[in-house]
Amino acid sequence: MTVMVESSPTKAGQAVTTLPLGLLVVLSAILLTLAVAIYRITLHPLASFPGLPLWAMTRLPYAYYFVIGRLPYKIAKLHEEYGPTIRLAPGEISFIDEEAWHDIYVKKVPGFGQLQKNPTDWIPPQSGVSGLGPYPLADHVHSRIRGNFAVAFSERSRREQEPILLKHVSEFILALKENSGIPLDMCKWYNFIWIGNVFGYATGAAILGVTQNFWPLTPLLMSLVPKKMRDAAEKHTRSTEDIVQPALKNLSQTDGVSYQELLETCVSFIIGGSETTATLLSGLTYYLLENPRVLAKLTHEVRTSFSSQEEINSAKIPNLTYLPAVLSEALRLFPPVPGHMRRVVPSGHHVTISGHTVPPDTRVAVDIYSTGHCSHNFFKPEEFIPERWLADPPAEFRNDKRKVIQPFLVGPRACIGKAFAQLEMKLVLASLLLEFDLERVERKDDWLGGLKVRGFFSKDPLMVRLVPVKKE
Ligand code: HEM
Repeated sequence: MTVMVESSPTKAGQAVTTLPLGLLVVLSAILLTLAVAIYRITLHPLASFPGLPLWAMTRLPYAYYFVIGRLPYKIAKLHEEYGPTIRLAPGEISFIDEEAWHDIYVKKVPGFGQLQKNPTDWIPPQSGVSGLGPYPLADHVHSRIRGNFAVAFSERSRREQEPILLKHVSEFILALKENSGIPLDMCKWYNFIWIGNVFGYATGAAILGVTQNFWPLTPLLMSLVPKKMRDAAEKHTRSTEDIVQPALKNLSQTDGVSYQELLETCVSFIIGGSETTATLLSGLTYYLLENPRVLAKLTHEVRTSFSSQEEINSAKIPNLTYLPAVLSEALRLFPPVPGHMRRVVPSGHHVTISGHTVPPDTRVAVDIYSTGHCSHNFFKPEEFIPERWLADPPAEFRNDKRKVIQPFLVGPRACIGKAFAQLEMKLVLASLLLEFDLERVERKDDWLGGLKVRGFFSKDPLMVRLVPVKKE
């Protein structure tokens, strides 16, 4: 609404027409915005950090690139242009060097502790209770929950769980054989492996959890559950070899996890565990098809190391040298979690990150996608060259900063499933190349270049024809 202010006579008797109130408000808002923007690029404590002035003035360009799904690509370009430390928004700094990993995600601030996640970056779970996963948790709550799941991810547990994993890999290969010769969308196929795996676990856990929640009615409720599901839950409680079992034993005990924490963590296992490994395997398949030399070399290593799929297991996989190099190169170029896991510098504290003094309340992160795509860290960064990861890499790659590649994060909040995921991806890849020749089904557009990112890569179909290998 525009309010007209009456004309008022001056001493000289002339009438001065004052501005409509609405216009005054708009003008003041514009002036204030301009003043804030100018402050942010001149006097603001982060003003000396390099970057595009518009990004330092307002978060709008950041939001724009996020909405159109191109944010990681844009941030990588900004790092390439402005260096390993850049200002990404008025109150945010992005890093891509090795030291920053330690300074942000591992080091403790004296008198405060670890840098924390920002609660407003995440929509909390509907239940209001968080488990392991992206949502912020106080250190003591996080370490209690994580402690309950840590046993399930130990080396020993992984060996016990391996038969389950191998069973799912061989079922996956069998299903692919039944569909060989026709174009398959490998992105979808890779998602099936882990989904099948985790749902098996989660069903047992959920049944048991729900009924225990209503103790002393548990026996009655269990009798209402269909026999097939009851047997699954029963088998689940007897087994020691899955990722939920150890936490389930301590359900609702002091220092154990609550039912809701268990469920929320299972959600992270399902989403975090399936989407990530499937994304990596999809990207890797694309890179292999684009680089026939690498595909041929890797296929040769797999087929000279194993003569049947039954031989492929965690004891033999470490004998391969090219396979882990290929996986590392794919994680460098196509990290399944390509964003920046922000932390906040606590109020009243300055911290040193990569030699820079960063003021209180600043958001800081290492940008995972940019670490692998910038020439500050790698020679020929956009090329898929697994040889750079070998124990004795070619001379031109000796200065590559391999330790900046941390797709699973570092520190106490790093991925709990790292070793599990790496084993799973190696088993799948080795089995696939042992059994099939991969043929690209031609596409007109560039699969990789068109992918949008909003948290995860949203993957377009990656059509591949699998030709079974003829065995003598
Ligand atoms: C290539 C595969 C994977 C990648 C790249 C990956 C990456 C990550 C990253 C970057 C984080 C930190 C997220 C944050 O700080 O918000 C994380 C956390 C987590 N990941 Fe993974 N992940 C992978 C596979 C898996 C698998 C297979 C599982 C389950 C079996 C899993 C379970 C989790 C859980 C539960 C957390 C939260 C840990 C905590 O809060 O302490 N991830 N992952």
